[in-house]
Amino acid sequence: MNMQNRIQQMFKASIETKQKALDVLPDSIEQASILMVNSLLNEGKILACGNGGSAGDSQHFSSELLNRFERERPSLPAIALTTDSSTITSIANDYSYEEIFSKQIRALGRDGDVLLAISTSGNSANVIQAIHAAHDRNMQVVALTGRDGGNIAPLLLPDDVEIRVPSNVTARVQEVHLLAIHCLCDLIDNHLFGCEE
Ligand SMILES: O=C(CO)[C@@H](O)[C@H](O)[C@H](O)[C@H](O)COP(=O)(O)O
Ligand SMILES: [Zn+2]
Repeated sequence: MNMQNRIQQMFKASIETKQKALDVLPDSIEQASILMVNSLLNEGKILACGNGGSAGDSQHFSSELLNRFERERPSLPAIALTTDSSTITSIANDYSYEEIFSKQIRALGRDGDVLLAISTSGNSANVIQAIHAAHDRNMQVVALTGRDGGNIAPLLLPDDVEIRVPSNVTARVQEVHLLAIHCLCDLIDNHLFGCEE
């Protein structure tokens, strides 16, 4: 297969995954946005975590809240737990890689905060530990997952929200995660700062 064909195939696969996601995700994205808005209205904040591309997604989300998304508005409180290399390397070195997010959540998480937990497989051990820590802190969880939800899906409580992308391909799942993150930012801004077309 030549390179042009490969590119066309990837675009088509991404479009197909987004089309399938459109059939199944809008309700859970709306629920997740309501949960986040309620937290923000009650002085809560959103902590975000994930590995690799999902670490980037965590930072993408937190920067859109802390700085701006598509309009001028006050900064909103969010922290990506993926950025402090001194904290992350020392936790991984002294304890375990599994605890790099959970230890930060035990320090920073408060009752009423929200954890945005991102894992395409639903199986990353450090994201699973993060969810346990969030529950211990009385935080609600929004989980962005894929495949069959992995080991994360059965961990979630009734008040949590799973946004599970219907694909088994990590890259395709990530592409929809980013779209879901932009939907969440749009819905949060619309709810807090008024409707924009
Ligand atoms: O971006 C990619 C692949 O597209 C990778 O960096 C990927 O995020 C990493 O392999 C992650 O460690 C995968 O973790 P997870 O999504 O299964 O939790
Ligand atoms: Zn990637």
